[in-house]
Amino acid sequence: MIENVVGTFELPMGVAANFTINGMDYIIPMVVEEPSIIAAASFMARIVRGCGGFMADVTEPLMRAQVQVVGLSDPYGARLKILSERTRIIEAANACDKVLVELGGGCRDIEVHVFPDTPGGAMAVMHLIVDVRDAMGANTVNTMAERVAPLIEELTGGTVRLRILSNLADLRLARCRVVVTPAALATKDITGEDMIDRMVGAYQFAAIDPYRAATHNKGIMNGIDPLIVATGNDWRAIEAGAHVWAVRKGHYTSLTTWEKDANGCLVGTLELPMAVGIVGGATKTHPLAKLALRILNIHSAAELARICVALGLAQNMAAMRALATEGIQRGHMALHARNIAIVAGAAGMEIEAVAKQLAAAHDVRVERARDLLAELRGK
Ligand SMILES: CC(C)(COP(=O)([O-])OP(=O)([O-])OC[C@H]1O[C@@H](n2cnc3c(N)ncnc32)[C@H](O)[C@@H]1OP(=O)([O-])[O-])[C@@H](O)C(=O)NCCC(=O)NCCSC(=O)C[C@@](C)(O)CC(=O)[O-]
Ligand SMILES: NC(=O)C1=CN([C@@H]2O[C@H](COP(=O)(O)OP(=O)(O)OC[C@H]3O[C@@H](n4cnc5c(N)ncnc54)[C@H](OP(=O)(O)O)[C@@H]3O)[C@@H](O)[C@H]2O)C=CC1
Repeated sequence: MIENVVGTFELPMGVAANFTINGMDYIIPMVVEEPSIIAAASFMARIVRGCGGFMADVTEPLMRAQVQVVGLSDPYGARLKILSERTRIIEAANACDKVLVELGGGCRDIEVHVFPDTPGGAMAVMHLIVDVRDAMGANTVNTMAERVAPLIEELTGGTVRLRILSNLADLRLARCRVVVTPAALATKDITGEDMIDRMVGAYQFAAIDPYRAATHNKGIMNGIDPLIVATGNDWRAIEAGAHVWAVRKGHYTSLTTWEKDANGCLVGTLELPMAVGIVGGATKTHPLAKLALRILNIHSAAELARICVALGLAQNMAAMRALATEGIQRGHMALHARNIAIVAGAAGMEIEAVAKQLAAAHDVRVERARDLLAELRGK
C-alpha cells in the first residue's frame, strides 16, 4: 500500500456498543490507542438509545476539485468565458470516469472564484462539483481536474497550475441530532436538570473561546477518527475538513451545539464535512477495513457518514458530562491504568491485576504500579 515498508504498526480495534441511528442498531468498529474513548461512546449511546437514538442525515456526496488559472489580465472576463462553456467542461470531466457516471455520479456543475489581487497577480479558480457516489472521491476528482485543464487554458488564455480536490468538502455534509431527557442524565448526586445546565454551560465555553474549542473539537474527533481509520478512510482529509469548518463563521468555535429545548431536554447537534467512502482508497485493500465494513453492515458511504457524526456527537457528550461534573481524570485514568502497569514492567496476567488495584485506589501512577508489581512478585 505504501513505499519503503519495513513492517506494520498495529493499533487496537474495539467496538462501540449501543448505537441506534435513525432507528437502526449498529456495532461500530473503532481503531484507536487512547483508553476510555470506546467506553465513553458506548455509555452515551446507551443513554441516547433510551431517548429514541441518534437522528442523522447527509447531503449529496458532492466534492470540489480546484483548477487554478494564473497569468490573467482580465480574471472576471475569464470567469464568464469558463461559465459560458459549462456544458462542454462537464462533458469533458465526465468522459474520464464512465463507471462513476453509470453509477449515477459524475460532474454536476462548475463554479469560478476570482482573486483579482494576489501578490502573483490575478487568479481565477474553477471548481468542478462532482458527485462521487460511494467513494471518498479524491483520485476521481483529481483525474477530472487534470483532464479539463487544457480546455480551461484554451478558453481563458491563462496558464493552469494546481489541479487538486479541496478538503473543504462543504457540499458534502453529515448532520446528527440528539434529544436527551433530564431523567436519562440524572445521577445519584446530580439532578438531570442540573446536569443539562452544566453541559450547556460547558458547550458555551467552547463556543466563545478557541483555546477551549480546540480541545472540545479534539474530543469530537476522538469519536470520528477511530472509525475513519478502521474503515481505511483518509483521516487527514476528515481532520482538515472539520477544522476549517470550525472556523467558517470567522472565528474558531465548537463543531457541536448544545441547548435546552422547551421541555427542558438537552438537544445536541453536529454538522461537518464528511468525505468518506466504502469503495476506493484503502477501503477495499486492507483486510481489516473490509471486516470493519462487514461489522457495520452498511452499503453506502452516506450510511458511514451518518455513523461518523453520531459517534462524534456521543463522544462530545461524554466528555462534557464528565468535565462538567467529576472531571475527566477518574474515568479516564481508571482505563489508562493498564498502560501505566505495562510502563511499570507488568506482563501477561500481571497487567490486569496491577491495573485493577491502581484504579480501585484512584492512584494511577507508575511509581505505585512498580510497588504493586514488586508485591505481586513477592519481592
Ligand atoms: C469512561 C466512563 C464511561 C466511565 O464511566 P464510570 O461511570 O466512571 O464507570 P462505569 O464502569 O460505572 O461505567 C458507566 C457506564 O458506562 C458504560 N460502559 C462503561 N464501559 C463500557 C464499555 N467498555 N463498553 C460499553 N459500555 C461501557 C456502562 O453502561 C456503564 O453503566 P452500567 O450499566 O455498568 O451502570 C466515563 O467516565 C466517561 O464517559 N468519561 C469520559 C471519557 C472520555 O471522554 N474520554 C476521552 C479521552 S479524554 C480526551 O481526549 C478528550 C477531552 C476530554 O479532552 C475532550 C474535551 O475536553 O472536551
Ligand atoms: N487531499 C486529499 O485528501 C487527497 C487524497 N487522496 C487519496 O485518494 C484516495 C481516495 O480517492 P477515491 O477517488 O475515493 O479512490 P479511487 O480512485 O480508488 O476509487 C474511486 C473509483 O472507484 C470506482 N467506483 C466503483 N464503485 C463506485 C461507487 N459505488 N461509487 C463511487 N465510485 C465507485 C469509480 O470508478 P472506476 O471504477 O472507473 O475507477 C471511482 O472513480 C484516498 O486514498 C486518499 O487518501 C489522493 C489525493 C489527495
